[in-house]
Amino acid sequence: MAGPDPAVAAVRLAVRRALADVLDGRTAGPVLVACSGGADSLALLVATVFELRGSGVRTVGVTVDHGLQPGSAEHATQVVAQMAALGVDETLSARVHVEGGGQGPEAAAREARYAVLEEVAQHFSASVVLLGHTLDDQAETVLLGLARGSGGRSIAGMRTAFDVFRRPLLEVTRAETVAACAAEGIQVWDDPHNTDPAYTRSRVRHAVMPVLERELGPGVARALARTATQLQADVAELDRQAAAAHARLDGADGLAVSELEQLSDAIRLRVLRLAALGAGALPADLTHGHLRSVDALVGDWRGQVGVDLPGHVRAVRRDGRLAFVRAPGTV
Ligand SMILES: Nc1ncnc2c1ncn2[C@@H]1O[C@H](COP(=O)(O)OP(=O)(O)OP(=O)(O)O)[C@@H](O)[C@H]1O
Repeated sequence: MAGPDPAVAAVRLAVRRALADVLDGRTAGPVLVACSGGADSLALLVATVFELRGSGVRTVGVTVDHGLQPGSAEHATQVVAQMAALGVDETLSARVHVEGGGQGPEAAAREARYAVLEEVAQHFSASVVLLGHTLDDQAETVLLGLARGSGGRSIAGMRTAFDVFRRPLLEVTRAETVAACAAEGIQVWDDPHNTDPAYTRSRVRHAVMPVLERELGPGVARALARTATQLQADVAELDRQAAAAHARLDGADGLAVSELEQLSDAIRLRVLRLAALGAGALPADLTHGHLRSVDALVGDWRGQVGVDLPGHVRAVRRDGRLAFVRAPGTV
């Protein structure tokens, strides 16, 4: 008897690896699959149902309705019906209210989505929430990070696992998820955002990556994703060292400049970032440039009073210490 289609087999293997602890009975609680109705998350869902069959672990399919487009509620209803037809034990549609705030609608929708997925995970006492990001999503993330001039954390791309979330398909291509769905006769939804040139990610996907693949060879996406994997271990280690240094140096009246001077550049800049965030600086707006200016208070101090940071935080040097305080006039 012929085995499963190669794409189906690739997706199942990735899911099996990601759920090794669940399949071994080392974690309790159902597995949640976040499903948008696109090929990536449907391939993920159907492979999860397959792998957990007979294990006694329940699967819950969750779709999030961001309420941003007309017809989004009908779409969510269709995804729920499709998830049920594909054999998940329980389905749920979670409607979120997306507030614009200072960020764009994409970022606001993402924030609302992750928050509601966490709530749903708690409600079901789920052991994990699976997300369907693919190798191509990872490659695009690395490229976008490079193009922004970001640091290691950004170029290290998306993590395989964080908090309750896991991304089993980071080594599976988008084409494989599409092929897996086709092989299983699953109808997929094409998110119109994904082809809308108004979005940078869409332009990277449809205009930039094809040129790179043509001019540099067909392995570019895989190579970019590999860059992320390699950097992730390095970034995690630097972050670990910086957290330890920050915990050691952080005193009631700030950080001692003499001790900061002993740290390597890589660790010191991370410690400064942690201290700034601890005082309320906004992570999304805190740039490398800000940190360099704060660092000048340590290594290139010419009596400058302080450095203002996004989030109404000010870094100030006084009496041989660097303190992060609320900027005057803010509460
Ligand atoms: N509306 C949704 N409902 C449930 N899950 C979703 C929804 N949208 C996205 N997801 C989950 O996120 C994964 C990635 O989707 P997509 O690439 O469209 O999101 P993104 O906005 O680019 O990613 P992210 O914002 O998470 O970095 C999907 O495979 C799915 O698991």
